[in-house]
Amino acid sequence: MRNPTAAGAVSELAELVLPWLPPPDLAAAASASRAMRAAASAVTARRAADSARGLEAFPAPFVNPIDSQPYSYFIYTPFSLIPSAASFNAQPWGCASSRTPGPTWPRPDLGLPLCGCSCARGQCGGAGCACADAEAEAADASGAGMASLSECGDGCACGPSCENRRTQRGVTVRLRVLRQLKKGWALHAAEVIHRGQFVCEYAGEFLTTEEARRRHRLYDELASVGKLSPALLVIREHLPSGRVCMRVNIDATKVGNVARFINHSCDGGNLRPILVRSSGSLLPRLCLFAARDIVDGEELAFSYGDAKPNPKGLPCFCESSCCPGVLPAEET
Ligand SMILES: C[S@@+](CC[C@H](N)C(=O)[O-])C[C@H]1O[C@@H](n2cnc3c(N)ncnc32)[C@H](O)[C@@H]1O
Repeated sequence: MRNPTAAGAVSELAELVLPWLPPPDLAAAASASRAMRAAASAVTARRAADSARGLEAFPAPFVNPIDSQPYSYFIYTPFSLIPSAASFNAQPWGCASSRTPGPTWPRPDLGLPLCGCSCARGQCGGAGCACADAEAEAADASGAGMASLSECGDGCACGPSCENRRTQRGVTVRLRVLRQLKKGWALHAAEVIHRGQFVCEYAGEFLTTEEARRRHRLYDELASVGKLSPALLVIREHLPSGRVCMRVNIDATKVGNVARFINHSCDGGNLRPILVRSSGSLLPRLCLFAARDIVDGEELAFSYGDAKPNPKGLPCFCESSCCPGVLPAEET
């Protein structure tokens, strides 16, 4: 007869350990015993039920009508961060408790002296608010480069409920991650999203250009043999003269949020990328807004950038009429 105490100890241990394991190690643990197999499949089911692992307002489940891969493994961060903490290498995912502990690393304010607004309650973002940025709108209207927006931030007297922090509350629309035959995983709306609505930040690791180039070379090699779907974006801010004044590299390949599942579309897709600066933070965040009304079930997409299509690059399956057939690729 089985010892109920020993069985209880195994399942307690499994609950503590298995959520920390990446898929190959989870599969290896599952082969140890029947109890471990049951515990591992429960972890797998919970992972598939929420790519955002309880860190956003709604679960964003994986749905795979194509093959047997239940989910895509990565470390979740609701906001972009600087890769300095060793804790990046692991995060529990699929625990029986409803919420995975959130990231403990700080926002990337780089220790700058904090500056921001001191508006009366409810006045932020309007005329007179130090965080409102008329020039950003002008740059957008002139069509020179990517649009930008200013928000209140850590340097402001207002609190987190301030109206001028619409991109700082995480993902508040319902989404799902659907497996496709040609593009791999893809992010889809799971409700109607209205034009202008904030959808999500493209969260990941902020990289130096040197590190981004190093990873690009590595990722290109792995992607060319189908071993990786890299999610490293390079964003260039331009002066009105057209010259680049700032380059931001965000890598969501290993550490990211639901935006890492958004595929590229050569016609710009249905999302509009906007660089958002918050008072007190040095680095802008890349935020995605609905470029038009989006219907429930529609795939979300945006253009990965104006990098020239590389004839030796990966094939593009966006199916837009202007698609040259290859994905834009960075020159490393
Ligand atoms: C940000 S990830 C998007 C999610 C990705 N499909 C996945 O399965 O994880 C970017 C990668 O997705 C693939 N991808 C994105 N847009 C694509 C497109 N239009 N056609 C083909 N592959 C695409 C490429 O492998 C690209 O490096």
